[in-house]
Parts: sequence; structure tokens; C-alpha cells
Amino acid sequence: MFDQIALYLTQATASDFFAGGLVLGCLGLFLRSAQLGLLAAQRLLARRCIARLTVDNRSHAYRQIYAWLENSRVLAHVRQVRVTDLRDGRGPRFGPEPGTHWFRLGGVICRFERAISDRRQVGQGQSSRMEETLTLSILGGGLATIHQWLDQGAHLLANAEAKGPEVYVLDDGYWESLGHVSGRPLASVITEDDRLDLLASDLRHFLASEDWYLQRGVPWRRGYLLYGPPGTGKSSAIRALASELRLAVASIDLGRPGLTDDGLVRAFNQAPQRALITLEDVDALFRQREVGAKAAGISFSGLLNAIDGVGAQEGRALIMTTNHIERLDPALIRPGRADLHVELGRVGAVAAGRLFARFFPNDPQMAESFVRRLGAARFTPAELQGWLLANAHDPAQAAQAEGLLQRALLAAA
Ligand SMILES: Nc1ncnc2c1ncn2[C@@H]1O[C@H](COP(=O)(O)OP(=O)(O)OP(=O)(O)O)[C@@H](O)[C@H]1O
Repeated sequence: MFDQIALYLTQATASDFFAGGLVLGCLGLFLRSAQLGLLAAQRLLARRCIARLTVDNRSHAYRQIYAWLENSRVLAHVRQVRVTDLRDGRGPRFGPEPGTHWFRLGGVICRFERAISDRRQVGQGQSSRMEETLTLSILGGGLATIHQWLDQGAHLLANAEAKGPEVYVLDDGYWESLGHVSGRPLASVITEDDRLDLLASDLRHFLASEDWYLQRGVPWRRGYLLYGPPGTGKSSAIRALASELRLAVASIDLGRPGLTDDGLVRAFNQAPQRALITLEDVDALFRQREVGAKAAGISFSGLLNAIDGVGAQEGRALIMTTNHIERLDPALIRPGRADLHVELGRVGAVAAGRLFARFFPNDPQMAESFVRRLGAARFTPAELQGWLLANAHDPAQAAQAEGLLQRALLAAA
């Protein structure tokens, strides 16, 4: 038996064809083993020497790492960029193009991969986005470096939030963040009494009262109406309230072409978390309710339905503003839709004196003389601010209030 096998092998190896095949087979085996060995070594190296972070745009860590990327010099080295936001009024914002980017930072080599899914979405409805994954790999660095970057990102976000409220606008069916605007103290919005403080504490109480509403079976929603002539601080009050209560501002332009009743309902339901939804100048669109009346793509009943229809978001605070409360349909501003109406009007000398003191904190006597000069005249805070700005370098001239009073006389004539 063995003799037969040996004979067979001797005859076979004598054949060039068989010998060549054997050599090729051994070479293939060797190459495959080498390849597997290399892969194993690569995996071992990766496990031991590469720290990696993968985040997707559902997580808060994604925002942290993106904030860190934007702030670090990494993006300056990326050659393939994509404009991610053209609508924040501060010029285009660049982000790295999907794909792989290499960079060196603090002596370590890093790889940054950005992948945007063309099928999977995160979020729902208006706030949905394509799923996006960021993977950061550090060659020769440890997880400590990644933690450090995340901490730095968290710090940057916290600073941005401390700076002021984040503003969202409804744009083509999506809530688009315009970034953070500078904050405004509530006290910087001048009124004749403490009505804005009362509004702020009402809102604060509302936000903290989910259980109270739940137990009583009352929808956890609250609406506010700010009304008064132009330049009395309605928009300023919204920004100040959002700053004070650390809320975002989600603004809906009801006249925006393309906005429909259904789109408005979805926008209300999908508004960003902890945001004040604002509808400014509501009188401009619907002066009187008419059956079937439409403004742009929105009907009056569509607006009412979005504000408090079935499925309207819980925990929602809405602020509407108008220059002409008398033109508004009572249905729009009844309790349940606008629970608290706050007038912001012209102010008299005492409130004007407070504004003066904000401009010229070192001149209390000038402020007193300004108050005396104004007497019983009344002004919109925007008029007062205009006057004080025009005389910002001359408090004595500002306190004389001559031009201001003349204008008031002309307006009254
Ligand atoms: N009550 C106020 N206290 C301090 N500043 C004010 C006040 N009202 C208005 N101003 C100043 O006047 C300018 C216009 O204010 P704002 O846009 O808030 O008024 P508005 O009532 O919303 O006006 P409009 O109805 O025309 O939109 C801002 O620069 C703001 O700082």
C-alpha cells in the first residue's frame, strides 16, 4: 500500500505540471497565512494603540464632539468641506465632507470619519434628519484624550448656552437652529411696573407644574399674548424671558410661503424641547375671522387647531405678539390659547429715568434731571433708546431731552 503511494508520488513529482501546482499551492497558503497574520497584528495594534469614539447625531456627545471640532483647529486642515448652514445670518458654516480625514493634533495622528446615511433617519417629522455618524480614531492616544475632547465640547456648549438662548426658525418644514444669540436680562426691558417679572414667574411655575396639570386632567400648555405699539419691547421681552429661564426660542413666521395647516400642526408638535414657540405680529395675518379665511397657506381654523387641537404638544409655552390687540379675533386669544395678556406700552418719566440710568450709570443726578424734563410726556422705549444712543457721548445733552420732547410735541400736533 505504502509502496504504491510512494510510487504514485514519485511519478507525479516527475511531472512538471504537478510540481508547478504544488509550488503555487504552497505559495498561496503562505500568502494567505501572512495576510491573516497581518490582519491579526493590525487588530491587536488597533486594540492596543488606537482609541476610538463613535457617536451618532441622536446623542448629546455628538453635539459635544462637533462643538469641539469646530472650535479646535482640526477643521482648518480639512480640505473637503460641506456647507452645513447658510441661514444663520452669519455667513456659511462649514463642516467636513462625509468621508475620511486625517489630521495631527498635539503630537498624535487622528482619523476623523463622517458618514451620513442616505436611508436611515433620526427624529421624527419636522425635526428628523438623516442619521449621521462621526468616528474619531487616535493613533497612539488613549481614551483620556477623547474624554478630554468631549469635556471641552461640553464646556463650549455650556458657554454657548450661557451666552443666550438658541433660536430656531421653521424653514421648509424643518426646525433650523440659527445658533445662540446673546442673552438679555429681564431688567433691561423697561416697563412701568413689575409685569414682566410676573410673566416670568408665571412661565417658570408653568414649566415646573407638569404633575399639577396631569392630576387635574388639564392639558399642560400655556399661552401668552404680548401687545402694545411698535418699539415697546415685545420681541425684547421674548429674548429676555428665554434668557432668564434658559429656554430656546422657536419662531414661526405664519406668512412664510409653503406653510400649510398640516405643516403648522406638525411644527407645533415637533418643536424643539424647552423652547418658547413664538408667533409674532399675529394681527398681520388674521384680523378678523372669516369662514374659510386664508393667509398664505394657513387658515384661521388651522391656526387654532395647531395651538390647541388634539395632539398639540404637552409642556408647550406659546407667546404671540401683536401691535393691535383690538384687531384680533377673540377666539385666538381666549384662555387656553392665550392665558395671560400683557400690555407693553409707552412709558412715563420714571421708567424713562431707569433706562437713562442703564445708559449712564455714573450720572444719577443727570437721570433725575432727565426725569424732571420729561414731565408727563410718554414715549415708546424704542424712542427713548434712540435718543439716548444719539447722545451716548454727552449725558448732559441727553438729560436736556430737547430733541426728544420736540418730537413728542410734533407727534401730538
Ligand atoms: N421696554 C423696553 N425696554 C428696553 N428697551 C426697549 C424696550 N422696548 C423696546 N426697546 C428697544 O427698542 C428696540 C425695538 O424693540 P422690540 O423689537 O423689542 O420692540 P417690539 O415691541 O417688538 O417692536 P415691533 O412691534 O415693531 O416688533 C430694541 O432695540 C429694544 O432694545
